[in-house]
Amino acid sequence: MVTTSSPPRLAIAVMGAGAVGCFHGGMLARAGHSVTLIGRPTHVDAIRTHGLRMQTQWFDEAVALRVSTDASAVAGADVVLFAVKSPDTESAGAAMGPHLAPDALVLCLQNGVDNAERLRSVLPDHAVAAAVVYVATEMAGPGHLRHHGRGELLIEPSPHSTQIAQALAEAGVPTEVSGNVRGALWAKLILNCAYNALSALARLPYGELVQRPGVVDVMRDVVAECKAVAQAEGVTLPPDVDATVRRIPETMPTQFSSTAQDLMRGKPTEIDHLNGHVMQRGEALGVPTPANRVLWTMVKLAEHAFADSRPAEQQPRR
Ligand SMILES: NC(=O)C1=CN([C@@H]2O[C@H](COP(=O)(O)OP(=O)(O)OC[C@H]3O[C@@H](n4cnc5c(N)ncnc54)[C@H](OP(=O)(O)O)[C@@H]3O)[C@@H](O)[C@H]2O)C=CC1
Ligand SMILES: CC(C)(CO)C(=O)C(=O)O
Repeated sequence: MVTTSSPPRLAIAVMGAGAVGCFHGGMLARAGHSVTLIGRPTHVDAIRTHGLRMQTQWFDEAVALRVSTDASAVAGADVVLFAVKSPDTESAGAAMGPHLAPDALVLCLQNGVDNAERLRSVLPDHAVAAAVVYVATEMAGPGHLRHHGRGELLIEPSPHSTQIAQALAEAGVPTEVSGNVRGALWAKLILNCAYNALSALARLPYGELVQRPGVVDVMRDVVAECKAVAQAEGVTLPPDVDATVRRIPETMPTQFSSTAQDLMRGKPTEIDHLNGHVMQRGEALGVPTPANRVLWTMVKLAEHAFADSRPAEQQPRR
């Protein structure tokens, strides 16, 4: 069944029709907003023909929305949900820049702590707000979104943040505007630094990973380094970071990290923006980060090993 939308209220474009962009864009489309997904031809063709299949924890239906493979489709949007992987931030931002309405808000739905800043450097005349994304989603196939849980957002204040937060909340995505998105992004980064590389290198889900000898000790060292760098950066971390890190294997025992998923698909990972970012900021601030450095190096080696074992035409960008 293809769901028909009620009259549009906000014009939304989604730059990066992948797991996160399709989830949040799809939820807004179901609520009657005018949503255009911008993505790769495989997803765009499937969604144009069958609608976006949203297989969520709450419903399974096909949602009708506009699609394009061209960044110029951001034209006329009140809000752009920016949901490409971290290595694509500058290129995707630069591609849509000339077409953005002057007062459009670009909301960065990405992991890592510096995407909004890097996006601002290519969109100096536009409002860009960072968001912390708490969701577990994947693209199960062309135009097919599978949602494993959650979906809430924490977004930075901006002239349009309250309006988009209200629209998202009404669409079923609990959203708060927060004065400490930076601290929350760092808390998520610490989680990613502790789990992503180890899950990827061991090819293990979190429940099994933490049972293996030495893993919890390495995670403790990684987290301590990240906290020291955050402190030297002047970041106010939420008080419950250690408890949040400890809870992951209980709440997501069967989950493989996104870094593991990228490696298994032969795609470049976001590791430069996770352990790599902590390592770089540590160097700049005089904080040693040996455990993060080892994990970053191992994942970079694994990226190359995967790429080198594939035929030239299938090799990922790096
Ligand atoms: N998935 C999840 O559950 C969560 C993800 N996140 C974060 O959200 C961000 C997005 O992740 P996710 O949705 O999983 O990633 P995906 O890879 O599923 O989605 C990004 C999509 O954007 C496409 N894309 C990249 N550049 C362009 C472009 N210029 N024009 C059109 N399409 C483009 C990519 O294509 P291609 O692959 O061909 O480059 C890909 O299909 C990341 O920072 C991630 O860490 C945060 C919380 C949870
Ligand atoms: C929270 C976590 C670690 C869940 O898998 C994640 O964000 C990721 O895999 O990138």
